Amino acid sequence: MRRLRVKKSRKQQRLSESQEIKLLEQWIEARKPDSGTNPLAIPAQSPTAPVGRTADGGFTPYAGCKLFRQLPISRKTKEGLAPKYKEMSEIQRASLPHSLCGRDILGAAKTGSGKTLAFIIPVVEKLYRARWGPEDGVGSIIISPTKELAGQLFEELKVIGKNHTLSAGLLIGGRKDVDAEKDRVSSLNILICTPGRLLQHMNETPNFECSQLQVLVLDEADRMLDKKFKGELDAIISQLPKRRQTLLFSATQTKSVKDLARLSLKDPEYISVHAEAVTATPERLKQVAMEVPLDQKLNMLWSFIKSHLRSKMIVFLSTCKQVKFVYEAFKKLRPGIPLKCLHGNMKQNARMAIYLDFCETTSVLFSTDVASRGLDFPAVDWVIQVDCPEDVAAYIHRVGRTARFTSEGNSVLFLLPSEREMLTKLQSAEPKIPIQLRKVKSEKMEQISGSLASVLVKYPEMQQLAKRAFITYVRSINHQKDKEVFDVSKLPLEEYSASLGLPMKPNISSKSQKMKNKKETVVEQEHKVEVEAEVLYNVDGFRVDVEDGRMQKPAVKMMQGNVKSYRAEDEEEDDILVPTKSSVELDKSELTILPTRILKKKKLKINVHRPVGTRVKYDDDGNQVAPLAAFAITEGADTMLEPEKVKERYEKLREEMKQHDKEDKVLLRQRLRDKRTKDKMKLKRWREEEEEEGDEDINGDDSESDLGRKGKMKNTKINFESESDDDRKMKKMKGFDADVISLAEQEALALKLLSSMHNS
Ligand SMILES: Nc1ncnc2c1ncn2[C@@H]1O[C@H](COP(=O)(O)OP(=O)(O)OP(=O)(O)O)[C@@H](O)[C@H]1O
Repeated sequence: MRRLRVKKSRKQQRLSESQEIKLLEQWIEARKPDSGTNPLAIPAQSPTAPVGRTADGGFTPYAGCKLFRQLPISRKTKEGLAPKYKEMSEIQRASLPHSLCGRDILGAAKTGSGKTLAFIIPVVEKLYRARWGPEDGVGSIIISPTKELAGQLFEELKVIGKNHTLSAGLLIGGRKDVDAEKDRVSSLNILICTPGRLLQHMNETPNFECSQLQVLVLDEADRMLDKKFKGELDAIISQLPKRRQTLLFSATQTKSVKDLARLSLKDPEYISVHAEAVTATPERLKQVAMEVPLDQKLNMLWSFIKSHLRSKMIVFLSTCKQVKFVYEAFKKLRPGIPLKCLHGNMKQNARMAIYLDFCETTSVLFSTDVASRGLDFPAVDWVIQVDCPEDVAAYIHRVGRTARFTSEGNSVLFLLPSEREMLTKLQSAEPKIPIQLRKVKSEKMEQISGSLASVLVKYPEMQQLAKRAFITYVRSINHQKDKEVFDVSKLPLEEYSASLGLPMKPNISSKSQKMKNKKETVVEQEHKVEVEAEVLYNVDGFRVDVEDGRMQKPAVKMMQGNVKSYRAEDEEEDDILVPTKSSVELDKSELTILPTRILKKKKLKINVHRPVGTRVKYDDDGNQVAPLAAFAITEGADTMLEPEKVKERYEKLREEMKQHDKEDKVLLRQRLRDKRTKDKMKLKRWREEEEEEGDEDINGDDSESDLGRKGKMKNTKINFESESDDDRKMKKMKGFDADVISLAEQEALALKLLSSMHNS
């Protein structure tokens, strides 16, 4: 009886969902705003006005409404929003009416103004209305520039989508469980990811495909579209279907048509809710700039922290090494407030732990720009920019970590006398940035260089850190694009070095020289492998014994030309993975710098007529040839291996393998697509049958179609995958997740257990 009741209620739930979806679709279609209109310009309806279908069979308007509950969104999403969110922010009011009816959006609004919900709601709703399920695969991809931001978006999605039967996954670099991820990634519906990890799955996970993608979101879109991510993003976009909805959001939006063309937007809605605003930064943010000489920066920072011990602060520095040094040095000087640090060179777990910890505690967080965008730390009182941001946009994002949504906040920017031009740029930005120059009260500044010098003497490892901090800072200034603001020649290097507590100024070798040296070493090492490979293995993978020319066991490991290695693009964001040259891809020109000892090893005497396994080779005329003859040259009485030919041969083989690999992938994806389409058709038929039955009583017939059990209706309780969910996943795999097992299944399990107890 109980089982029947459960089945009946499930069936009714499904029916009411289909009715809701039909209603939502009609509502959205009937009252969609005209393209190009601004919903904010439409007078808001009364909060007590009826919502949805009207008495005359029409629908209430949703463009112009102020409350989430007045939108044509599902009951499940409304329930997810309700505890925390009732009234929409401006960007949400302006964009949701357009995005809910499927339009592409290019949205800009100040930092902390609620852009996240403006894209999460349409993503969830679109998939819900399309009845997206495990058999449909990836329906939406949300890309963020940093791991922390991706993690934060994932948490928000969990809140909003908690009642939905969609699955979602967080794919970010630095997590070790990439193989486990590969098994699951294709069945997830919503992916929140950093570009590197997504690309890694696109390239390496055999059954990963996004051909059904419905919505693509780029958070911090201007950042995602800039040069730094260009390679990754273009590679990702090339693997996505063109027919999709694309949502782009940022506080500082790109206006480059070229950038947008890369995304194939279709008549996008340009929504810039604060374009007319007087200021580009939040209204409740108080901003000051101070002229601080380089050698006084740490004194100033220390004094500031000491006089704000009850405030939560984020301190921005320009390099990882600086963050590390200042954090470690200040920790040893004990300012009287907890200190934390965050930068791209930290391990992923540590980064996440710091991020979460800083959300909870009043402390000082020293950070690189890895924390400058999107992160929603609650109640930050001060943002201190010790090093000048690279441009106006970077400034806006950094200060945006405080004064979020309706809260207040303060920011201070330290500028070197040579960086005064940045102040002019900020003050003349459009819309304005209300920043005032304030004089430094030097009499109140505590001098800490002496204390730092003692720290460096006491802890020798600190000396190394200080040196690295010095060098990376000078290099970062040298690398800045805006030469009107940044001028390395104007830096007082002696004084700066002394201010870090260093006994003398470190030597800065030019990075290009250093890179050159490094490259030479790498080339040298890789070439060694390459040469050895040439020496030791023939093209069929048989080892050639150098001494007597005998062939040994197959060995294919050395020449994995098509295996890509990845390296972090820079020290900042190690999500950004770019392929490095494998040993076999090195230019010939690079080899010229190698010592002759190695070059000498390249030509080796061989006996081309020795038997090699059972494989017989023929030339173009059909004559049998000796196995290695194709690669041999004769010099006098000696026959030698021709390295160029060997290389060419491997090149060809590698290309062939790549081609086969490509074809295999296409085939596999096609098979998967066919299977999904078949499953979907079955599911659709089954649903239609069920809907035709309407609300008839279930008169004793408790049989449910196989598909109903196996397919979508198999309790697809929202199933978010994240690191912190490991335990839950384990339980789920073992079949013990109370959330996931239906009542009927629990009953069946209990009966099974009981009967097994009786039998024993
Ligand atoms: N409608 C709303 N009602 C109440 N709080 C909201 C609403 N929308 C967003 N918030 C809150 O405002 C804060 C900032 O939101 P969010 O992180 O989405 O801002 P953002 O515009 O994406 O900022 P950034 O440009 O820095 O990425 C969050 O704490 C969020 O929970």
